[in-house]
Amino acid sequence: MSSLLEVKEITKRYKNGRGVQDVSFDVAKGDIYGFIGPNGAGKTTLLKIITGLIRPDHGSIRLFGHNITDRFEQAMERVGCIIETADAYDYMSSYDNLKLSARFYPDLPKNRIDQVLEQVGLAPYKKERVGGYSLGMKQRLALASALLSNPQLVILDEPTNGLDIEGMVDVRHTIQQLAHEQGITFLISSHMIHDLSMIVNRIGIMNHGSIIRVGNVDELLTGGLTLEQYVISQLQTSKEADAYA
Ligand SMILES: Nc1ncnc2c1ncn2[C@@H]1O[C@H](COP(=O)(O)OP(=O)(O)OP(=O)(O)O)[C@@H](O)[C@H]1O
Repeated sequence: MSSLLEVKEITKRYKNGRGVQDVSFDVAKGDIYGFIGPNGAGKTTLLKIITGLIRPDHGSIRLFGHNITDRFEQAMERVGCIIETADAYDYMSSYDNLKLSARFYPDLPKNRIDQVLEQVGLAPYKKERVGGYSLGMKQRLALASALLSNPQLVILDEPTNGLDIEGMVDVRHTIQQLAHEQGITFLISSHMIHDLSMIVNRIGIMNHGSIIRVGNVDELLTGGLTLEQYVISQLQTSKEADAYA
């Protein structure tokens, strides 16, 4: 399987000494890759580096074979992401919110907004004001915005954070459908292991700025462990489980 994303030896140290150290992993076409770790492990920092929002001190990122340092536009061409995006405008409909986002992509086909609304299950509500949406629906609207440019890889930072159970199921279901029916590859960060464990096929576990384990879920889970039990055992083994929330 070919890698859509290659993260190689990434290090970024903030002035306060925190950050990420020597992180390497890759995401293959067709993966729903779970990037798991407690609060403060370095997940957001790494996703920002992958999408060019922060420059690393060391290491390289390749997306679709293009190094983001010297071929940023080509590298990001087929990537959609939700990382600390601004909220949608509550007083507007989801359709009109997406029309605003679509201004960044002048070549989109006319029916693209309707297509993405259909893909995330918001088509029946497209004329309703976003202010009346549940948090899960708002998250699916953010996902619709990330899908506008027809990406092959979608990167999501904590997509179910703050959602109630119904909202989580909703977002999870949408991600699974997009992966299986549209062939979209996902890289999803979360500290909610149980939630992620339902959908991922590969994981990278981060703690205190470092990757402590990567692999296929099927191969990692031996001896009847659930993914949640496995991750917790790995965090304990790395003797840094204290910070886990
Ligand atoms: N701009 C910054 N300046 C200094 N330190 C930072 C900055 N951003 C993050 N950090 C620190 O770097 C470490 C990694 O943070 P990061 O936000 O990447 O973790 P995370 O795994 O995404 O956690 P969370 O789930 O809480 O968002 C933390 O110790 C955090 O306090």
